[in-house]
Amino acid sequence: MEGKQLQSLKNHAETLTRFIIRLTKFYEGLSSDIDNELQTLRGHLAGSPNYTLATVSINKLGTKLQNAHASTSEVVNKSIDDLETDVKAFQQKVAQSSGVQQNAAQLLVKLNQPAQDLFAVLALYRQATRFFAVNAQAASPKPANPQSEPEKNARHYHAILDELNLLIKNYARKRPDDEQLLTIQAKLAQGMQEEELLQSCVVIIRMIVQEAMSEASLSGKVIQSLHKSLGQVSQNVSQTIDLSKASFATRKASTAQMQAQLETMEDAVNHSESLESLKRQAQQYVKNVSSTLSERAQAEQDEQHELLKLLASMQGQLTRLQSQTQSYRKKLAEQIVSSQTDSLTRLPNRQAYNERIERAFALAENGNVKLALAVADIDLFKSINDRFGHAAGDKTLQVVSRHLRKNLSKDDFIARWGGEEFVMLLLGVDSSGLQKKLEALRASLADIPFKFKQEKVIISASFGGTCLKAGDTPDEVFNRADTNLYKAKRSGRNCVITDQETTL
Ligand SMILES: Nc1nc2c(ncn2[C@@H]2O[C@H](COP(=O)(O)OP(=O)(O)OP(=O)(O)O)[C@@H](O)[C@H]2O)c(=O)[nH]1
Repeated sequence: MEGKQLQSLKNHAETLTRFIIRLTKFYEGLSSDIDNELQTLRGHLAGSPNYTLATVSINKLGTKLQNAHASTSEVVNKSIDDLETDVKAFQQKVAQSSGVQQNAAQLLVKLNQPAQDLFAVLALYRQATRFFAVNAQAASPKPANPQSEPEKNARHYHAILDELNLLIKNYARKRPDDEQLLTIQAKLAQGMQEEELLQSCVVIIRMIVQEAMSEASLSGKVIQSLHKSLGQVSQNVSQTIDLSKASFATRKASTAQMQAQLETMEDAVNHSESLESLKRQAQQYVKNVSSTLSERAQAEQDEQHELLKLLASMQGQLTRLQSQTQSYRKKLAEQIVSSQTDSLTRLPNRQAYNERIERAFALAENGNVKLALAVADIDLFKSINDRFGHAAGDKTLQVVSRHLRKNLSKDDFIARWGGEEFVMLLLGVDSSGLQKKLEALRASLADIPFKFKQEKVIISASFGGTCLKAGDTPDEVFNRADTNLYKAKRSGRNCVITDQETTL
C-alpha cells in the first residue's frame, strides 16, 4: 500500500475512533451493563487502538443496544398508558368544569399519537404536569353538603330549644310553683318562635343570676346587720360609762359642797356670839344641806332613769341580734341541706355522701361499729327512657329512691351517686347480714308494680356490697362494692353480689 493511502486510512480510523468515543459518551447512563461495555470499547480504542478487540466489543454493544431499545419502547408505551389513565381519572373528577374537560381532551389526543422519541415523551410529561398543577383546585373535594345560613340558624335554634328545656326542667324542681317558669314550660311544649325563645332565655338567665346573687349576698347582709347591731350595743355601753363618770363627778361635787357647808357650820358653832345667831345659821345650814341632798337625789334619779333606758335599749338590741343569728343559722342550714340534696329524688347527693362517709369511717374506727357499703344500679334504665320517655325515667328514679330509703333503717344512709346509681352506708351489719339486707331490697324492688303507657313494667336493680376492713380508705371500700356491682351486671342483672356470696 502506498504511503499516502496508508496515511489517509490512518486518518479515517482516527476520525472513526473519535466519533465512536463521543457516541459512547452519549449512550452512557442507559444501563450499567451497556456502560461497562462502552468503557471496554473506549479502552480498546484509546492510545494505540486494538481494532480486533474493538470490533468484538462493538458487536456485543450492538446486541445490547437493540435489547435496550426494545425495553425503552416498552417503558415509553407503559408511561404514556399510565399518563392517559391519570388524565381520564382527573377528567371524571372535574366533570362539571367544561374548560378543564376541554384541556384534558386535547392532552388525551396528544397522548394517543405515536411518540417520536424519548424527548417527545418527556415533553408530554411536562405538559401533563402543568395541566394537573393548573387544574388541581377544580378537582379538590368541596366540603360535603355545605350548610346554608337558614339551615345553620335552624340547627342553632333547635340546640337552644333543647338546652332551654333541660335548664327549665332542672330549675322547675327548685321552684315548682313559679308562674313564669310554668308559662315558659307550657309555651315550649307548644313550640316557640325565635323571638319568644330569646325572651324566655333572658327570663331564665335573670332568675338564675338573681338567685345566685341573693345566695351570695345573704352572708354579706347578715354580717352587715350583725355588725350594725353590735356597733349600737357598743355605743350604748360607752354612753353608760360616760354617764357613770358624770354621775360620779356630780356626787363628788355635792359631797364637797356638803363638806364646805359642814365646815361653815362648825365655824359658826365655835364663833357664834349668841344663841339666836347660831340658831339662824343652823337653819341656813339645814336648808343648804337639804337643798344639796335633794339636788343629789334628783341627779341620782335622772341618772338611774337614763341607765335603765340604756339597759332596755341594749336588751332590745341583744334580742334582735339573737334572733338575727338564729335566722341566719337556719338559712345557712337550709342552704347546706339544699346543696347536699338531689333535686329530683330528694335523696342526699354525692357531696353529702362524701361528708357522711368520713363520719361513718370515724364511727366505725373509734366506736368499733361494723360498717358496710353497697352500690345499687337500676337495670337497663336507658330502655325505660327510650320506650316511655324521660319523664317516665324520672318517675322511676323517684319511686326507686323512695322505696330504698323506706326499706333501710334510720341509721343507714343512702345517697344518689349519679344517674341511676345509689350508694348506701349500712351500720352494724356483718357480711351475711349485708347479703340478706341487700337481697331483701332487691326482691322488694322487683315486686313494685310499675305501669307506663298502659304497659306493666318490671323494674329491677343490681347490687354490689362489701364490708369495711381494717386499713380501708373510703375509695377502696367504694371500689370494692362497685366491682361487685359490675359483676352483678355481668351475671345477668337483678342480683346481689357481696364479697362472699351471690344471690338471685
Ligand atoms: N330520665 C332520666 N334519665 C337519666 C337521668 N340520669 C341519667 N339518666 C339516663 O340513664 C341511662 C343510663 O344508661 P346506661 O348507663 O346505659 O345503663 P342502663 O341502661 O341502666 O344499663 P345497665 O346499667 O347496664 O343495666 C342513660 O340513658 C342516661 O341518660 C335522670 O336524671 N333522668
